[in-house]
Amino acid sequence: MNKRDVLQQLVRVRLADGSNPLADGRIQDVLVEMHGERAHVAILIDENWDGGSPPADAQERLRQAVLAMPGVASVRIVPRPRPRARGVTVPGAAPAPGGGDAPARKLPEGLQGARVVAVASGKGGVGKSSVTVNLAVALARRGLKVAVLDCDIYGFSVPALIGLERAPALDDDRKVIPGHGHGVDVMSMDFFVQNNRPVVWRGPMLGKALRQFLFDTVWNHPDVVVLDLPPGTGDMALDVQQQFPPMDVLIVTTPDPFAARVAERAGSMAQKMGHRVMGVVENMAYRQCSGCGQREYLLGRGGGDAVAAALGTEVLARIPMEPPPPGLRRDGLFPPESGAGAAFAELATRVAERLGVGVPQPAGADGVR
Ligand SMILES: Nc1ncnc2c1ncn2[C@@H]1O[C@H](COP(=O)(O)OP(=O)(O)OP(=O)(O)O)[C@@H](O)[C@H]1O
Repeated sequence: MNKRDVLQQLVRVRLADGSNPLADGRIQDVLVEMHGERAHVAILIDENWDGGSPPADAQERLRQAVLAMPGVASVRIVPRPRPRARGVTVPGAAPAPGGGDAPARKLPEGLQGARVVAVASGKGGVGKSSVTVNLAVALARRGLKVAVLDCDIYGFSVPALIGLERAPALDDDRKVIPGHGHGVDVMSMDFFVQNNRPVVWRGPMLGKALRQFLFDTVWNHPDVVVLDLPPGTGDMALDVQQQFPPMDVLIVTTPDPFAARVAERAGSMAQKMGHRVMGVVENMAYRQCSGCGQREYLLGRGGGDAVAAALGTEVLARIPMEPPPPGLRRDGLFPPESGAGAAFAELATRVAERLGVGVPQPAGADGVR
């Protein structure tokens, strides 16, 4: 019993109006967890089903169809927001500037079905790349298949921050096999730039380079792709965001009011591009005294809340300011047992919940929820 079996069953379901919700995209995904011979299935459906919540009889038809399969012990129906990373244009999303370049907004086959979360900031130095890599590794520690795409074209730093254990390579078709570190696949413009020479692409050239970067890579069907976006609201950030289908965006800020103001602008630009701001990460939110345990707010307070309020979203994590771990460690990963590491684990939980990824919990004794 696997996902394909369930999809084959669902494709036969007809609703009261004769439609098939798999064919028209109202079923977003199916998760199957095996416990011995017993399968626990979650069907992820569009919470905005024909402009309203999914009707009870439609949910019941889906549930019964899958429960009728041999070996299925439970079926959960999980409504969730419309997918943002399917290579399709989401109705109601703002068209891409410059005429809505729909094909450019598709994702390659190896990323189809992945949830995309992009990490953005209003300015450099607030910890955007650190949030990207620590979030990606924390998601991988939850058992998810994760890829990081370092799209900070001028300021790529992801490979160094994650500490690659396997360098990128070329396969027989001259496609790039991503680098790998701490359970995460990594693609970065860093791999294509020799001797740290500056990258000078803009506009169409950048678009072409990014598409090659996306499409000439051997992606391994990750559950989640974390994008490190260029900072700010300039052409570079715009050009890069334009290449992706509507996706979820995390805005990173420090508590400092200036950082918060520019972070707010970055968030509203993402919204104008048709992306959805999932939440705010306040980095360097405080420093905890190792002696007395008191929190010191070295960069002030309130930046994260101000950005979240302005963008109509919430603060998903407050990451403490922590010195690099002692010893020879050279990457930018916070150990899981550190305060920042724990905050990233919590952020990963919240992000996974909001993306609707993760292993479904087995249902109660009656097998149906
Ligand atoms: N919570 C934190 N505590 C202590 N140091 C941090 C924290 N977050 C990030 N840093 C450090 O701050 C510096 C800037 O971080 P990072 O490179 O992630 O920022 P960025 O916003 O991606 O900047 P840029 O866009 O310029 O690359 C790095 O040296 C990083 O190790």
